[in-house]
Amino acid sequence: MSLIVQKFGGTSVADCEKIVSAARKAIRAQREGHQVVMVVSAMGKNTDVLVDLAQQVSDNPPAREMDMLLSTGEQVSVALMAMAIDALGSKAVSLTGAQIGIRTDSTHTKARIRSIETSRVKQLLDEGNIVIAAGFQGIDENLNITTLGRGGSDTTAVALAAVLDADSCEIYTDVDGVYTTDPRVLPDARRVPQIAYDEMLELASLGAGVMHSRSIEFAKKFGVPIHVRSSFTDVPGTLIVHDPESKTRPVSGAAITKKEARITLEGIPDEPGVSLELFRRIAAKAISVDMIVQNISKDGKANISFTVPQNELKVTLDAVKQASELLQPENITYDDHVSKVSVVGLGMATLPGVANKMFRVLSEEGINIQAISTSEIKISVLVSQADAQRALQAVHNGFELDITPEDSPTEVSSVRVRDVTDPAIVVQRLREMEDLAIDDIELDRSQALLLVRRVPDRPGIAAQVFDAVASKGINIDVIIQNVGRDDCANVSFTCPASDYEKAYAALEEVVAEMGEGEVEGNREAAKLTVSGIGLRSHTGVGVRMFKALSSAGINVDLISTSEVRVNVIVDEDEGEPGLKALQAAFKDVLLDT
Ligand SMILES: Nc1ncnc2c1ncn2[C@@H]1O[C@H](COP(=O)(O)OP(=O)(O)O)[C@@H](O)[C@H]1O
Ligand SMILES: N[C@@H](CC(=O)OP(=O)(O)O)C(=O)O
Repeated sequence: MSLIVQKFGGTSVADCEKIVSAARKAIRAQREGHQVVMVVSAMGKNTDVLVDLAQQVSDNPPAREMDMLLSTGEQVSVALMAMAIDALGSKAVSLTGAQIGIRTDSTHTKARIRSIETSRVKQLLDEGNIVIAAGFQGIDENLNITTLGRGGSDTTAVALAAVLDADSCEIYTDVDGVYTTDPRVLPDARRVPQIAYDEMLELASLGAGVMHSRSIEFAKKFGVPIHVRSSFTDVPGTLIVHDPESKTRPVSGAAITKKEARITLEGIPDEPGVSLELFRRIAAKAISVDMIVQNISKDGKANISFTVPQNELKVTLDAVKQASELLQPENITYDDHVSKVSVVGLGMATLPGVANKMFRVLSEEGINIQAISTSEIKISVLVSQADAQRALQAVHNGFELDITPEDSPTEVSSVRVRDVTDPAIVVQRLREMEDLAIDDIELDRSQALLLVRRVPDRPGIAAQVFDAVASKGINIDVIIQNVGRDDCANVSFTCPASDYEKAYAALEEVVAEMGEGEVEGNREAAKLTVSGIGLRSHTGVGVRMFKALSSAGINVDLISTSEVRVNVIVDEDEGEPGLKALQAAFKDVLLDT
C-alpha cells in the first residue's frame, strides 16, 4: 500500500474550519487507498504569539524553556486535527515529536534531527489510523523537548517521508506552488510547475520562505520529491525534484531577505588562520553566517564582511569582539538595515552574461550595490533596505521571470520513483539523518584572480566593470565586491587564466574611464571548491575548511559561499596542498560517488 505524507502549515490550519478542511483532504487520500501521515504546524501565527509571550516575561528567555513553550502550538493543532478526523468518522491518532521518537541534538531552538523511530507510526498506520505528527519538534537524549528552528515542520514532513519511504510528500500551504519570487512581495511572480532541489535549496536559504531549506536538504539526500500545493484549491502546484523547469533559462527564481545585518572587519592581518579565528567563534553560537566577502589585501591587511540575520546581530557582535582581541582590526563597522536580493538558476553555471546583466539592470534603476557574492548557481547583492523592493522588481523583470519558458513541463506528477526498500538502507538513513554530506572537493588550477581596488561606491560601478569584461567575451566565475573604506569599493573576480591579460586590459580601460581605482591581479590562482548539502546550515563547515587550510599554512585570498558550495581562491602553488588538506579534513563525510 502506498504511503503519503501531507504537511499542513500554520496558514492551512489557522482556524477550525480550515482544520476540518485539511482533515477531509487526509480522509480522501486514505479512502483512495493510501496510508496517510499528516504533519501539522501550529495554528496561524500561534508560534509568534508564544514568542511574544516569552518576551513579555524575559528579555533573554532560556532556549530550553522556549522550546518547551513553542512546542505547545503544534500540540494544540494535532489534537484538534485528530478530533476533527474522528468526528468525520475516520480513525486518527495524534503524536508529539517525542511520542514518535524524533531524536535530536540538544541545540535548543535550532535542533538537528539525529534519528526517527518508525515502528509506532507504522503500527498505527497498519491499524488503519491516519497518523498526525506534530511538526517542528523532537526530543534530545535527556528527554528535553527541542524545536527545529522556525519553519521546521517542513523538515519534519520530509524527514518522515524519507524514513518511512513514502511515495509522496505533499506540502499544503497558502500559495498554490512555488513562484519565481514571493507572490506576496511581487504580484507578477509566476508559479513554476517544477524546480530543482539545488535551486530551491538556494532560494529557501536566500529568503523564499515557502520551504524550510533543511527540508530540501533531506529531500535531495534521500530523493524524496516534494509536491508544494494549495490547501484551498486543486491547482496542480509545483514539484521539487532533481531537474529544473527549463534547460534554456539561466535564472529560475529570485529571492529577497529584507532584514539582514552586515558586519565588516577592516584592516585585519592577511594571514592563514584569520578567518578561522573569526568564524569559529561565530559558529560556536550556532549562527549561520551568510555572504562572506573577503578581499585580497593591501599592505598585508584584509577586509572581511559578512551578513547575518538582523536579529542575530547582537550575539554575532559579541563573538566578533572576542575574535578582535586576537585579530586587532583597525575598524569594525556594521549596518543593520541592509537587504539581500538574489537570483538563482542551475543554467547560470553554463549560460554566460548573467552577472553583468543583473548589475546593469540594478544600475538602470539607480540602485547602489553595497556588496556582491556569487557562486556557480546564484548571485547575491546587498542593497539598502529602502532599495530592496525596487531591486527585486528590476531583476525579476530583467530576467523575464514572469514569462513561461518554452520548454517548461506541462504536467505536474508527484509519484515517487521508488528505490529499493532495503531495511539496511533505511537503518543507514536513520543513522545519517542530518549529517553533513560532501559530494566533491575540487581543485581548479586554471583560474586567474583580478581586483579593482578603490572604485567609487556608487550605482552602476559593478555594471561598468563587468560589462567591460563581458564585452571581451571573458567568462567570469566567482565575483566578490566588498564594502570599502572612504566611500570606495573593492571588486574581485576570477576568470580563466588564459583570459587574464585581456581581462586586465579591460579593467585598466574602465579605471581610466572612471578616473579612479587601481587594478591588480594574480595570473596564477587556484580555486578550491567543497560542494555538498547543508554547507551553510552546518555552521561548522567554514570552520573545518579554514582550519584545514590554515594548519597547512595556506592563505585564502577570496571566499564565496552558497548553500551547496564553498569556494576559496588561493595561490596556484598552494592549490595542491590545499586540496590534500581539505580531502583529509572532510574524509569522514565525503560521499563515494
Ligand atoms: N518563491 C516563493 N513561492 C511561493 N511562496 C513564497 C515564495 N517565497 C516566499 N513565499 C511565501 O511563503 C508563504 C508560505 O509559507 P508559510 O507562510 O511559511 O506557509 P505555511 O504556514 O504553510 O508553512 C507564501 O504565502 C508566500 O508569501
Ligand atoms: N509553527 C512553527 C513551525 C512551522 O513550520 O510553521 P509553518 O509550517 O507555519 O511555517 C513556526 O511557526 O515556525
